[in-house]
Amino acid sequence: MKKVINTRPAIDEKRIAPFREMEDVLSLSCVVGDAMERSNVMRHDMKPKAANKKIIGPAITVKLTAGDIVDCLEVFELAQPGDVIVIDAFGETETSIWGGLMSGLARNAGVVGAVIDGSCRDTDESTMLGFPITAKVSGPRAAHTAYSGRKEPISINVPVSCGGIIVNPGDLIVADEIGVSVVPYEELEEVYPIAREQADKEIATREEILNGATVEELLNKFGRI
Ligand SMILES: O=C([O-])CC(=O)C(=O)O
Ligand SMILES: [Mg+2]
Repeated sequence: MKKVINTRPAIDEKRIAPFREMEDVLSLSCVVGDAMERSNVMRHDMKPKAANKKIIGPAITVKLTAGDIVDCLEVFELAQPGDVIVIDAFGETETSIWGGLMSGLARNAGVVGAVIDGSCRDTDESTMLGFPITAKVSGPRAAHTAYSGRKEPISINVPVSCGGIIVNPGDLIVADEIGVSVVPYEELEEVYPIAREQADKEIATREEILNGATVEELLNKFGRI
Protein backbone atom coordinates (compact mmCIF):
# COMPACT_ATOMS: atom_id res chain seq x y z
CA MET A 1 0.00 0.00 0.00
CA LYS A 2 1.14 3.48 -0.76
CA LYS A 3 3.11 5.15 2.01
CA VAL A 4 4.98 8.45 1.58
CA ILE A 5 6.66 9.98 4.61
CA ASN A 6 8.59 13.17 3.90
CA THR A 7 10.67 15.22 6.26
CA ARG A 8 9.27 18.70 6.68
CA PRO A 9 11.59 21.57 5.71
CA ALA A 10 13.10 23.26 8.80
CA ILE A 11 10.86 25.85 10.46
CA ASP A 12 12.18 29.12 11.81
CA GLU A 13 10.28 29.51 15.10
CA LYS A 14 11.02 33.27 14.99
CA ARG A 15 8.55 33.56 12.11
CA ILE A 16 5.84 31.65 13.98
CA ALA A 17 6.20 33.11 17.49
CA PRO A 18 4.66 36.56 16.77
CA PHE A 19 1.48 34.85 15.57
CA ARG A 20 1.35 32.67 18.70
CA GLU A 21 1.49 35.90 20.71
CA MET A 22 -1.75 37.00 19.00
CA GLU A 23 -3.70 34.29 20.82
CA ASP A 24 -5.76 36.87 22.75
CA VAL A 25 -6.74 38.84 19.62
CA LEU A 26 -10.49 38.70 18.96
CA SER A 27 -11.67 37.48 15.53
CA LEU A 28 -8.11 36.30 14.82
CA SER A 29 -8.91 34.07 11.83
CA CYS A 30 -10.70 37.04 10.23
CA VAL A 31 -7.85 39.48 10.94
CA VAL A 32 -5.30 37.07 9.45
CA GLY A 33 -7.54 36.36 6.43
CA ASP A 34 -7.95 40.11 5.84
CA ALA A 35 -4.16 40.56 6.04
CA MET A 36 -3.91 38.20 3.03
CA GLU A 37 -6.64 40.09 1.17
CA ARG A 38 -9.12 37.29 2.00
CA SER A 39 -7.13 34.53 0.32
CA ASN A 40 -6.27 31.31 2.14
CA VAL A 41 -9.42 31.16 4.24
CA MET A 42 -10.88 27.66 4.57
CA ARG A 43 -14.53 26.80 3.80
CA HIS A 44 -17.06 27.97 6.40
CA ASP A 45 -17.89 24.40 7.48
CA MET A 46 -14.46 23.90 9.07
CA LYS A 47 -15.52 24.55 12.67
CA PRO A 48 -14.39 23.60 16.19
CA LYS A 49 -15.72 20.24 17.29
CA ALA A 50 -13.84 19.90 20.59
CA ALA A 51 -12.11 22.09 23.19
CA ASN A 52 -13.04 25.42 21.68
CA LYS A 53 -9.74 27.25 21.90
CA LYS A 54 -7.51 28.80 19.27
CA ILE A 55 -5.10 26.66 17.26
CA ILE A 56 -1.96 28.49 16.12
CA GLY A 57 1.06 26.63 14.75
CA PRO A 58 2.87 25.21 11.71
CA ALA A 59 1.21 22.40 9.78
CA ILE A 60 2.35 18.81 9.66
CA THR A 61 0.21 17.50 6.81
CA VAL A 62 -1.50 14.17 6.23
CA LYS A 63 -3.10 13.09 2.97
CA LEU A 64 -5.49 10.15 3.05
CA THR A 65 -7.02 8.26 0.15
CA ALA A 66 -10.68 8.60 -0.77
CA GLY A 67 -12.47 5.25 -0.57
CA ASP A 68 -9.84 3.84 1.79
CA ILE A 69 -9.37 6.35 4.58
CA VAL A 70 -7.40 5.20 7.62
CA ASP A 71 -6.35 6.51 11.03
CA CYS A 72 -3.04 8.39 10.66
CA LEU A 73 -1.29 6.71 13.60
CA GLU A 74 2.23 7.28 12.26
CA VAL A 75 1.96 11.04 12.47
CA PHE A 76 2.54 11.01 16.24
CA GLU A 77 6.14 9.86 15.75
CA LEU A 78 6.85 12.74 13.36
CA ALA A 79 5.01 15.66 14.94
CA GLN A 80 7.04 18.31 16.76
CA PRO A 81 5.88 20.26 19.82
CA GLY A 82 3.79 23.22 18.67
CA ASP A 83 2.66 21.56 15.43
CA VAL A 84 -0.88 21.44 14.07
CA ILE A 85 -1.90 18.20 12.35
CA VAL A 86 -3.75 19.04 9.12
CA ILE A 87 -5.57 16.11 7.53
CA ASP A 88 -6.94 15.89 4.02
CA ALA A 89 -9.65 13.21 4.27
CA PHE A 90 -11.34 14.39 1.05
CA GLY A 91 -14.21 15.88 3.04
CA GLU A 92 -15.47 12.36 3.90
CA THR A 93 -18.33 12.82 6.35
CA GLU A 94 -19.49 9.29 7.21
CA THR A 95 -16.24 7.80 8.52
CA SER A 96 -14.24 9.42 11.30
CA ILE A 97 -10.47 9.30 11.06
CA TRP A 98 -9.71 10.91 14.42
CA GLY A 99 -10.77 10.00 17.95
CA GLY A 100 -10.17 10.75 21.60
CA LEU A 101 -7.27 8.34 22.05
CA MET A 102 -5.54 9.95 19.09
CA SER A 103 -6.06 13.35 20.74
CA GLY A 104 -4.24 12.00 23.80
CA LEU A 105 -1.33 10.77 21.66
CA ALA A 106 -1.18 14.10 19.84
CA ARG A 107 -1.20 16.03 23.08
CA ASN A 108 1.64 13.86 24.41
CA ALA A 109 3.65 14.77 21.29
CA GLY A 110 3.10 18.48 22.06
CA VAL A 111 0.71 18.97 19.13
CA VAL A 112 -1.54 22.00 19.69
CA GLY A 113 -4.53 20.95 17.59
CA ALA A 114 -5.91 19.07 14.60
CA VAL A 115 -7.63 20.48 11.52
CA ILE A 116 -9.50 17.82 9.56
CA ASP A 117 -11.26 18.05 6.21
CA GLY A 118 -13.42 15.12 7.22
CA SER A 119 -14.93 13.66 10.36
CA CYS A 120 -13.79 13.20 13.96
CA ARG A 121 -15.39 11.41 16.90
CA ASP A 122 -14.98 11.08 20.68
CA THR A 123 -15.17 14.86 20.87
CA ASP A 124 -16.09 14.70 24.55
CA GLU A 125 -12.76 12.96 25.24
CA SER A 126 -10.83 15.60 23.31
CA THR A 127 -12.62 18.39 25.15
CA MET A 128 -11.77 16.70 28.45
CA LEU A 129 -8.11 16.65 27.36
CA GLY A 130 -8.27 20.30 26.26
CA PHE A 131 -7.15 19.23 22.77
CA PRO A 132 -8.83 21.41 20.13
CA ILE A 133 -10.13 19.92 16.88
CA THR A 134 -11.51 21.78 13.91
CA ALA A 135 -13.27 19.51 11.43
CA LYS A 136 -15.98 19.43 8.82
CA VAL A 137 -18.25 17.12 10.85
CA SER A 138 -18.29 14.69 13.77
CA GLY A 139 -19.87 11.24 13.91
CA PRO A 140 -19.41 7.88 15.66
CA ARG A 141 -18.47 5.60 12.74
CA ALA A 142 -14.78 4.60 12.84
CA ALA A 143 -12.39 3.95 9.98
CA HIS A 144 -11.38 0.33 9.33
CA THR A 145 -7.98 0.73 11.05
CA ALA A 146 -9.48 -0.37 14.40
CA TYR A 147 -10.52 -3.68 12.76
CA SER A 148 -7.94 -4.20 10.01
CA GLY A 149 -4.88 -2.75 11.75
CA ARG A 150 -3.99 -1.19 8.40
CA LYS A 151 -2.55 2.32 8.57
CA GLU A 152 -2.00 2.84 4.82
CA PRO A 153 -2.38 4.29 2.23
CA ILE A 154 -1.06 7.53 3.66
CA SER A 155 1.20 10.44 2.74
CA ILE A 156 2.74 12.65 5.41
CA ASN A 157 4.26 16.09 4.78
CA VAL A 158 3.01 16.48 1.24
CA PRO A 159 0.89 19.40 -0.04
CA VAL A 160 -2.74 18.77 0.90
CA SER A 161 -6.14 20.26 0.22
CA CYS A 162 -8.03 21.15 3.40
CA GLY A 163 -11.23 23.18 3.58
CA GLY A 164 -10.68 24.20 -0.05
CA ILE A 165 -7.18 25.58 0.57
CA ILE A 166 -3.80 24.12 -0.36
CA VAL A 167 -1.73 23.60 2.79
CA ASN A 168 1.98 22.87 2.54
CA PRO A 169 3.98 21.40 5.42
CA GLY A 170 5.13 24.31 7.60
CA ASP A 171 2.35 26.73 6.61
CA LEU A 172 0.86 28.52 9.60
CA ILE A 173 -2.61 27.48 10.74
CA VAL A 174 -4.79 29.98 12.60
CA ALA A 175 -8.07 28.38 13.70
CA ASP A 176 -10.67 29.79 16.07
CA GLU A 177 -14.43 29.53 16.64
CA ILE A 178 -15.04 31.36 13.37
CA GLY A 179 -12.91 29.29 11.02
CA VAL A 180 -9.42 28.69 9.70
CA SER A 181 -6.92 30.92 7.87
CA VAL A 182 -3.64 29.58 6.50
CA VAL A 183 -0.52 31.70 6.05
CA PRO A 184 1.97 30.22 3.55
CA TYR A 185 5.34 29.81 5.29
CA GLU A 186 7.17 32.08 2.83
CA GLU A 187 4.61 34.87 3.43
CA LEU A 188 4.76 34.87 7.24
CA GLU A 189 7.05 37.87 7.55
CA GLU A 190 4.99 39.88 5.07
CA VAL A 191 1.59 39.02 6.58
CA TYR A 192 2.42 39.44 10.28
CA PRO A 193 2.83 43.26 10.41
CA ILE A 194 -0.35 43.74 8.36
CA ALA A 195 -2.31 41.45 10.70
CA ARG A 196 -0.84 43.07 13.81
CA GLU A 197 -1.68 46.55 12.53
CA GLN A 198 -5.27 45.56 11.76
CA ALA A 199 -5.64 43.90 15.17
CA ASP A 200 -4.38 47.05 16.89
CA LYS A 201 -6.70 49.25 14.80
CA GLU A 202 -9.65 47.02 15.68
CA ILE A 203 -8.85 47.22 19.38
CA ALA A 204 -8.82 51.03 19.12
CA THR A 205 -11.97 51.09 16.94
CA ARG A 206 -13.82 48.85 19.40
CA GLU A 207 -12.94 51.28 22.16
CA GLU A 208 -14.22 54.27 20.14
CA ILE A 209 -17.48 52.43 19.36
CA LEU A 210 -17.99 51.72 23.04
CA ASN A 211 -17.60 55.45 23.55
CA GLY A 212 -20.32 56.15 20.95
CA ALA A 213 -18.30 57.07 17.81
CA THR A 214 -20.19 57.36 14.49
CA VAL A 215 -19.31 55.51 11.27
CA GLU A 216 -18.06 58.77 9.74
CA GLU A 217 -15.79 59.47 12.68
CA LEU A 218 -14.44 55.94 12.56
CA LEU A 219 -13.78 56.07 8.81
CA ASN A 220 -12.02 59.40 9.18
CA LYS A 221 -9.84 58.09 11.96
CA PHE A 222 -9.13 54.49 10.90
CA GLY A 223 -9.92 54.38 7.17
CA ARG A 224 -12.10 51.28 7.53
CA ILE A 225 -14.38 49.42 9.89
O1 LIG B 1 -11.01 4.84 15.29
C1 LIG B 1 -10.73 6.02 15.52
O2 LIG B 1 -11.19 7.00 14.86
C2 LIG B 1 -9.79 6.33 16.64
C3 LIG B 1 -10.44 6.48 17.96
O3 LIG B 1 -11.59 6.16 18.20
C4 LIG B 1 -9.64 7.06 19.04
O4 LIG B 1 -8.54 7.58 18.76
O5 LIG B 1 -10.10 7.08 20.16
MG1 LIG C 1 -12.06 6.21 20.42
